[in-house]
Amino acid sequence: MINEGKNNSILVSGESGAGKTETTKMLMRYLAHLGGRSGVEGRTVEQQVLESNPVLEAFGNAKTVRNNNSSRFGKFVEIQFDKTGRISGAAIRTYLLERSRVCQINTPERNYHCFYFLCAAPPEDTQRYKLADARSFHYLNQSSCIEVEGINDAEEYLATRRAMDIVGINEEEQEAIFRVVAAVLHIGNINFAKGKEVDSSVIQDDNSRFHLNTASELLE
Ligand SMILES: Nc1ncnc2c1ncn2[C@@H]1O[C@H](COP(=O)(O)OP(=O)(O)OP(=O)(O)O)[C@@H](O)[C@H]1O
Repeated sequence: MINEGKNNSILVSGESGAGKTETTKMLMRYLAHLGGRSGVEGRTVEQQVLESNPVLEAFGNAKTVRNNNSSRFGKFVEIQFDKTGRISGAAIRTYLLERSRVCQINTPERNYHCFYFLCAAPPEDTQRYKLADARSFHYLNQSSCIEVEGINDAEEYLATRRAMDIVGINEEEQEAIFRVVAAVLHIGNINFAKGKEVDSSVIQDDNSRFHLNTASELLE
C-alpha cells in the first residue's frame, strides 16, 4: 500500500459460521499492530479500532443455530493510514441489522447479546433499569436458551462498558444507550386485553402497567 500509494480493500465473505468475524478481527489486529505506535498508552486510534469489535458484537451479534456469536449485520471498516504507514483514523459503517430478532426468537437461538449482558449487570445497574432475571422478559424467554457456553454475560457487560469508554462513548451516552436497551425489554412485557369499546384495548394487569410505566420513565 505504501509502495504503490493506492488504497487496498479486503472482502471477507462466506456463509454463517465460516469465520468472517474472527478473520476480520485478526486482520484488524494485524493492521493495528503494523500501523500502531509502540509503547503509546491510552486511547490510541488503533486501540479504538480494535475495541469497536466488542461494542458492535454486544449490540449486533446473537447466538444462532449455526454460530454462538453470529453477526446479524454487515459492516464496512475503513482504516486510514498516513504517508508513513501509521494509522491516522478509522470509520465503521454498518448495514442491515436483523431487527426482527428483537421481538421474535426461537429455541435454540438467543436475542442480541446486549439484553443478556444488561440483565447480568451489577445490582446497582439492574436496579437503576428495574431489570430482573433474563428469564422474566418475553423478548428473551420465547427461547429456552438463556445462557451460552463460553459467554459470561456478567463479565461481557463490564467488558462492553470498558470498550465503550475506549471507543469514546461517554458515561452519559452509555447510560442513554442502556436505558433504551432496558426499555425494549420492558416494552416486550406489556400485554393488552380487549377493552369495553369496539376495537379497543386496555393494559392487561398491574404487571403490564409496571412495565409500561418503567419503559416510559426510561425513555423520558
Ligand atoms: N481462525 C479461527 N480459529 C478458530 N476458530 C475459529 C476461527 N474462525 C472462526 N472460528 C470459530 O467459528 C465460529 C464462527 O466464526 P465467526 O463468528 O467468525 O463466523 P462468521 O462467518 O462471522 O459467521 P456469521 O455470518 O454468523 O457472523 C467462531 O465463534 C469460532 O468458534
